[in-house]
Amino acid sequence: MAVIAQTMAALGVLSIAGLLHFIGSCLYNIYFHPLSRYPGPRLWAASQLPWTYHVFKGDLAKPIIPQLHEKYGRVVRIAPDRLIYADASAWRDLYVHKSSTGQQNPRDPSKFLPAPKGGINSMLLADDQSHARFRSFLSPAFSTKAMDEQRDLVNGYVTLLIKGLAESTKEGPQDLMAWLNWTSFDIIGDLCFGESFEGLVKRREHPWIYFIFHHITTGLMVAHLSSTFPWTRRFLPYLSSNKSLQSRLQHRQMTIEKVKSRIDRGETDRPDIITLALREGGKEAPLSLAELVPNMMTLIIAGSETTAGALAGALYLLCRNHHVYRRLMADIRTAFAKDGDIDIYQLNKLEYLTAVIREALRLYPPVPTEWHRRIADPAGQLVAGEWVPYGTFCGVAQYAANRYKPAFRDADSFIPERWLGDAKYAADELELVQPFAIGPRNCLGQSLAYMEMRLILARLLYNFDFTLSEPDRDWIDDQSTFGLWKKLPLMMHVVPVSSN
Ligand code: HEM
Repeated sequence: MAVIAQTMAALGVLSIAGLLHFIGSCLYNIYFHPLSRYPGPRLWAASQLPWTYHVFKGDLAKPIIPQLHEKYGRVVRIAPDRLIYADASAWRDLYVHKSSTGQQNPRDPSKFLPAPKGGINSMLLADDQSHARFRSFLSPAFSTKAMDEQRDLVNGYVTLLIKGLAESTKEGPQDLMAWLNWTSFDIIGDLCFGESFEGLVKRREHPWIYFIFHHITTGLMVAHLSSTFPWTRRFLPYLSSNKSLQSRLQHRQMTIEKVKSRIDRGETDRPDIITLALREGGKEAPLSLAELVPNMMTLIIAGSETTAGALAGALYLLCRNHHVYRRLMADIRTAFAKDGDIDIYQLNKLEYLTAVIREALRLYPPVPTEWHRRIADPAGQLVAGEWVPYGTFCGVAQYAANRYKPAFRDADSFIPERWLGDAKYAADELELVQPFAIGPRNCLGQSLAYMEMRLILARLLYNFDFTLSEPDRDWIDDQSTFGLWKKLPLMMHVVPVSSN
C-alpha cells in the first residue's frame, strides 16, 4: 500500500511539475518570445496545439488562415515559432534569399517524411549541394527544348482522354477529377519510367498510385508529429505495425524495380526524363540508382495530382462563370479548324487561355497551404521589412494570400481580365500569386504543367460542352486540405460537340 501511495504521490508531483512547465512556456511564448510582438491569436502563440489541431482537422488552408489574415493583417503568428504572410515581398525574402553563409532557407520538415534509415532524401529535403546536383541532372528534361520533344507524347494521352470521354458520355455524368487524374498519372508515369500507369485504358486508378496517396496522409501526420513534438519519435516505431507505414518499404522496392528496369534500357528514342537527363544532364555527375529512386518518387507525386487538380479547378470555375467559359470556348474553336490542328505553339499565343489558367491557379492553387521555410541565417533576416530570428518557420499560405481582400479587387471572383491589364484591376498585387513558388527550389515541372494544362483544357473545350451535374454545390469549398487538397469527385454532364 505504501508503495502505491508513494507512486501516486510521485506521479502527482510530476504531473503538477509538467503542468507548471507547460503554463510557464505558454506565458514565455506569449509575452517574452522574440516573436511576441507579431499579431495573432494568443492561444496560437502560446503552444503548437491549436496549429496542430487545425493541420489534422484539414481546415487550416481554408477557412482558418483566411480568417486569421482578415483579422490580424498581412502577417500572423500561428504558432510559437511560425509566421504566415500575405505579402509579395515575403516570397522574395523567404524563397529566394540566401543567408550570410550562403545557405538557402530550408523546407519545413513537418511536411515531408525523411528517407528511411540509410536512404537518400529526394530533392525536397536534400541539402543545398545535393539539391543543386539533382536539379542540374534533371533540369534538361524540363527545359523548353524538352517540351518540344515531349509534346507528341503528352498529346497522345490527351487523345486517349478525348476518346475515352467520348465513349463514356452515354453512361451519364462523368467524374472529371478521375479522368484528369488518370491522364496526368499516365503522362508522368511514361515520362518517369517509360511506361504508362494505364489509368485511361483501364479507367481506374493504378493500385500503386492509390497506395502512394493513401500513404502520403499517414506520412504527413508522422512528419508533423515527429518534427513538432520530437518526444513522439519514441512512440513512432510502434506505428510500424501500421499497414500504411509497413507498405512504404514495399512501395520503395517497387519504385526501385521500375527505375532499374528503365535505366537498364538506357537512352531510348522516347523523350522521357531518363533519356533527356542521361543525354544532357548526366555527363558530369550522373545520379546513382539510390539517388534517382527518391527523386522519381517525388516527380510522380509532384507532377501528377497538382496538374490534374489545377485542370479540374479551371473546368469547375469555367462552368460557374458562363461568360468566361463562352469567351474562352469561342477563342479556341475559332483558332483551330479541327481538333487535329490544335498545337501547343498556337495555344501559347492564346492570351485569354493563359489568363484563365492563371486565374484558376489563383483561386484554386494546387499547393494551398503554408509550406514554410525555416530562417537559416544565424543572425535572423528581414522578411517583409521586419526582422525575424533564426529558426523561425515562415511562409505564404497560397489559398489565403491569393484571396486576400486588400491585395485583390473582387478577390473571390473568377476574373481572367485582371491578368490582361484591365484598368479596373490595376491595383491588384499579382506578384503575390506564385502557384509554382519562386527561387532555387521552385517548381521544376512548371513548363510541363503549363503544356499539359493548355493542351488538355483546349482540347476538352474544343470537343465537348461541360455543365456541372450538381450546380449548387461549391466543389472548392467542400474540400479539406492536408498539405494538398483532399480532392472530391467533380461530376459533370459531358456532351460531344459533334452531337449538338
Ligand atoms: C499546376 C501544376 C503544379 C503546381 C501548381 C506545382 C507547384 C509546386 C510548388 C508550389 C512547388 C514548391 C513547393 C515548396 O515551396 O516547397 C513545387 C515543387 C516541385 N514541383 Fe511542382 N507543381 C506543379 C506541377 C509539377 C509537375 C508537372 C512536375 C514534374 C513533373 C513538378 C515537379 C516539382 C518538383 C520536382 C518540385 C521540387 C523542386 C525542388 O525542390 O527543387 N511539379 N511545385
